Amino acid sequence: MSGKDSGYLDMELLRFTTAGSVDDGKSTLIGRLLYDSKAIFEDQLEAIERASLRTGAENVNLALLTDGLRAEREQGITIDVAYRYFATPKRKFIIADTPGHIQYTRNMVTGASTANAAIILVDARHGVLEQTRRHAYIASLLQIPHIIICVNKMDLVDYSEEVFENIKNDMEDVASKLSAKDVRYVPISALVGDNVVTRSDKMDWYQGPTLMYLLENIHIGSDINREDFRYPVQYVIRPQSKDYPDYRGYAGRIASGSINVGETVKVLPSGFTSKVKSIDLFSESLPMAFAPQSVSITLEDDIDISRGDMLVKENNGRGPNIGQDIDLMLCWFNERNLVPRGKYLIRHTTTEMRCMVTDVEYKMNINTLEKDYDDLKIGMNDIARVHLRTTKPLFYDSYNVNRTTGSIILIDEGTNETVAAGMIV
Ligand SMILES: Nc1nc2c(ncn2[C@@H]2O[C@H](COP(=O)(O)OP(=O)(O)OP(=O)(O)O)[C@@H](O)[C@H]2O)c(=O)[nH]1
Repeated sequence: MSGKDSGYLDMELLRFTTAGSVDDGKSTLIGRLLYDSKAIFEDQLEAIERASLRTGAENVNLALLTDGLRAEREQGITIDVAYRYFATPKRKFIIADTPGHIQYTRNMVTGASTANAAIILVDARHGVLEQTRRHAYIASLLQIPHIIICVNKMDLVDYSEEVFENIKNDMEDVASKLSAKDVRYVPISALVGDNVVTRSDKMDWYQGPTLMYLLENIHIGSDINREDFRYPVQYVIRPQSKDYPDYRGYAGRIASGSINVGETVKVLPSGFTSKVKSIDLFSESLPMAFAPQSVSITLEDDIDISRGDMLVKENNGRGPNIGQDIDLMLCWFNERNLVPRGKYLIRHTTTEMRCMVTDVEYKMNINTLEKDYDDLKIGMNDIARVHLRTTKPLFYDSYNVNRTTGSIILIDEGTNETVAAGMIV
């Protein structure tokens, strides 16, 4: 879209996720961001003000806003991550809002895998908890570029600089052991509104930016790998329709890189090569396409290609790894422990196959952030380095060069539950 009307659509988009323990104030914070940036609708606002008055609250209860929206979405179905959209004149935002109950690892992994920033809330009265460390660790594992530690409920600790500094020191200790690049600290009160959107006049000792200023101004680097073309085939469009008797296309979403008409591609696993005849998007033909577009590609030669195959560029520097033995960091989020040498279903891009967890190398001790080689029992919320063997070759990259082709999930075939997410090392 172009022209004057496209201003909103062209605005930069920041995706962020919020994490914290139960009652750290996530709902209140999101409500405060929406309320103070005037991003909520008038009718919702009046309803909240009325409801808050009824309960005799002094401040508008902003958690009612988020919780209300959450409840709406949760009717009938269990949704773990609710996505919320809002905009300021500077940027558009998508918040992946994940409830802080016990399955927090799973929620955070689901909500955060595409995030540019993670807000981790710490209750000023409680300081850094095991869960805070785990959230920070997961954020760094997922390579979320920016981490913002909000020390919340500063109003309950007399806006004390010392409390804030102590928490900041504890967290800096944690951050130094992680590969987190950009970690910021903001003392806030979500309830009162200090340093969320407007600057607090009760914390003169804090000279840094407000949370909203950070969200509006941090640099959004693209997560998408623009170099290596990876096209996992999702569907084969067969030449059978009356209108397009000759059309044989391969539909899918470009996971990374770009492709031009006329370029030579190689099909994995067969290894056959051909030239791109056309790239189609609905009824339009494109000269080129790039990640994360969903398109349909036709080739000049008739090659046997099926779902789960991958098109890559013939001369594109690094090709994907092809193999059945995979090393990964696994976040486990099921009540039932990982079964050593157990068989699971692995899902990777558009393929699914069986695999066996052949080895657990170590488990992360979240309190010390050290590797534990002795206790290798992997249960709910554990993070471990494991080794898998798949029944067929996988075409993969490491997570740090390609988030899409570098991540997998494991499914328990018996219960059909997603039991873990993994980042390929
Ligand atoms: N005094 C004070 N109370 C706060 C602040 N932020 C949140 N609260 C209160 O803390 C309680 C929990 O806040 P919520 O926003 O519901 O917490 P949450 O993290 O969203 O909880 P879950 O969504 O259930 O995980 C509520 O009673 C809030 O009013 C704050 O900055 N100061």
